[in-house]
Amino acid sequence: MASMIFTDCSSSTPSRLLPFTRSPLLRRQADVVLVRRLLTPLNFSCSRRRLTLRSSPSQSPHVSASLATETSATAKVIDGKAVAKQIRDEISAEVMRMKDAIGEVPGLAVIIVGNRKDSATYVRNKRKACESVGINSFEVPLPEDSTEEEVIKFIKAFNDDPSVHGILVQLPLPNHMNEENILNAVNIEKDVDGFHPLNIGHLAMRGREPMFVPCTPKGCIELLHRYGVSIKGKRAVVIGRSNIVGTPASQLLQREDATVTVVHSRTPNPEEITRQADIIIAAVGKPNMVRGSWIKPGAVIIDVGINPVEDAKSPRGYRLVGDVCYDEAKNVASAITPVPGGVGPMTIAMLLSNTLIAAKKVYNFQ
Ligand SMILES: Nc1nc2c(c(=O)[nH]1)N[C@@H](CN(C=O)c1ccc(C(=O)N[C@@H](CCC(=O)O)C(=O)O)cc1)CN2
Repeated sequence: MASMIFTDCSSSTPSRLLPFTRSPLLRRQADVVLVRRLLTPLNFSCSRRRLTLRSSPSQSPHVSASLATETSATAKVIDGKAVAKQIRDEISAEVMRMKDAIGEVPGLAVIIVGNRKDSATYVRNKRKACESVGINSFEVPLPEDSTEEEVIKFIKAFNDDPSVHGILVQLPLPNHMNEENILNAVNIEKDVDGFHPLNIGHLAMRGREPMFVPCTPKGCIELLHRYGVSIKGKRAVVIGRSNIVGTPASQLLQREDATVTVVHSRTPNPEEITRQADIIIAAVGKPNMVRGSWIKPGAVIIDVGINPVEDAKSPRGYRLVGDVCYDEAKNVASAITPVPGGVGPMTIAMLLSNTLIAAKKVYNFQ
């Protein structure tokens, strides 16, 4: 993939967007998280033109600590890393309860094809996350030149394996493979990524419930819930219409009774539309695309973009930036997810959540 030049919003210095981006993801239950909420919701109130978040007295120590540093001029940081940790703790307790009660634990199978460094990191992190909560994990690394049939053969074996409750194929797949054929092969009851067309179709329909919802959009909604952001009746703008983030995120927001507009590459005046939003979910894969001037004062921003850009000062030679220009947005929004440490960690937490849900269904374990 060729590198692209873009302008860094904070410095107007030209920077280089590195090839390993998460944008492939961006071209992709109501069962929202599993267990009880540990973070006490925050209260919303309007002061002047600014929508602010207030803590309630019984908040967890973590949230209280972050609120203590909040000033009226700077947006509250929606700490996805901390929330993901809390969710892992909740899942861990549930897995232990399940093991004690019925002697079974959930199992997750991950198939990865090829040698992409970013995919290998995500799969490693998924394995570690499973280990940390007591979920069994199975991994099949396949060479880049594997055939579609070989991948499907492993999927079918996992479909038939009762110790595997969730199956996922790490995306993106090599270009020679037909993603649709592969995702269709996953048994919908084990489709913990929520990418099977039946799950996607049910999500899109009123009165139907998907068995699983894709992890990243589910994580976005979970962050809004855990930070007490009310969605009902709010204007939401989703920037990006990928199958795996933008489209399901817009459907989840609609299911929560938001009035949703999807902004995409052919939308005229995206700034003007975005400026009307109380809630913005940016999932476009373009570093710093959403500027401060696009944001209504007090809006809540969920930034899904994870874009590596060259940075000679960083030990890795690059740093990650979101789709939203954080330095500008934090002065306008009431709350915002950082990159890294915002939506990213929630993706894996929601995968664990979906895997637990899958196993509970199999064993009829409440
Ligand atoms: N089958 C799937 N493939 C892909 C998915 C997916 O949900 N299912 N999503 C992405 C990759 N992804 C999980 O697979 C993922 C991406 C990013 C993160 C994350 O925690 N990011 C960190 C930063 C990490 C870093 O420093 O490099 C953050 O944002 O804080 C987790 C999972 C594409 N493929």
